[in-house]
Amino acid sequence: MEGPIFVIEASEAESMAKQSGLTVLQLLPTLVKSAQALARTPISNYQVGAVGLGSSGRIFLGGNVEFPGLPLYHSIHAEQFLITNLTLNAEPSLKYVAVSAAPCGHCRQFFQEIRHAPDIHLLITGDSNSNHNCKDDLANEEQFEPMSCLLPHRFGPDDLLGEDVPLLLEPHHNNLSFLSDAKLPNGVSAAFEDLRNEALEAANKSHAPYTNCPSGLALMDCEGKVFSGSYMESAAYNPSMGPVQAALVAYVMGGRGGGYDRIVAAALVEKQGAQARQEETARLLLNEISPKCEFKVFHCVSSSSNCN
Ligand SMILES: O=c1ccn([C@H]2C[C@H](O)[C@@H](CO)O2)c(=O)[nH]1
Ligand SMILES: [Zn+2]
Repeated sequence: MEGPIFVIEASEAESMAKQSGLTVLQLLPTLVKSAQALARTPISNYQVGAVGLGSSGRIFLGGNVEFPGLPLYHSIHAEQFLITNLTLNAEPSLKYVAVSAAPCGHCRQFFQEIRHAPDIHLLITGDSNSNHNCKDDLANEEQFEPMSCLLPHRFGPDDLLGEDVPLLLEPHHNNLSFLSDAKLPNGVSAAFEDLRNEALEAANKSHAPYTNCPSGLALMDCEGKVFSGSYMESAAYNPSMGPVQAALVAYVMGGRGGGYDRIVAAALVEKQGAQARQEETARLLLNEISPKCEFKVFHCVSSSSNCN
């Protein structure tokens, strides 16, 4: 198999477990080191790995990603990487997580965007960045702690939204489109046609129930390969995940370890005059990690109403 692995199909997970005489649940902590190896941590050199089991039986991996030269809030935590991986692969729900270090407050909060988050069970395997990794015994179900213990008295979607609003991982479409006669502005290369359509698709999957300002971003590498990601909001606002970060997760997963300077073009789609705008922060991040990347913003409208 080529390159690092970010998703393990259900049948593959079953056979991996069987081969090692484990249950699929017991397999999760054994994959944490592989997840840590996916991390890109030029600032801290501290690798966090998160491994999740979805209701489909698939296993997903994620690692933390840091961007030198930028404010730290641009960083992607391993748990957020994992959740983005779930969304990119249309996984309907998350059941169990094994993670190398205790999830920080932001990550515990970000998990709350998933329905029934208090029932997600977590196992903290211990930090193999340091040399005293002592939890080598097999994990059993009772060693996984429910999120309700890790984050009691939660603040979450229930505090702000009605029960019928789709949450993260739940399928929905934001009904965004370009104005029907919107042509690419003069001087914008045809490659952007594709890219902005991909970004629109990502914006339509974006989880932005708190501001109603969804957005999506598509990146293209020097081989013409496209990677897109959707903005994901948190009820507590600050733990939200930007569309560039989400697209970079897709890039890290599909780009076979390539550097960000291979990213040559990026398109952001968001509503004009949106209350929560991504344009400037996206430009800042892209400009730092890939200064030659051509970045364009395209505005969309919500087709379910007459105004933006
Ligand atoms: O919950 C956490 C806490 C920290 N980190 C990462 C962020 C940063 O890259 C490094 C040091 O904080 O660890 C995570 O991935 N998850
Ligand atoms: Zn965190």
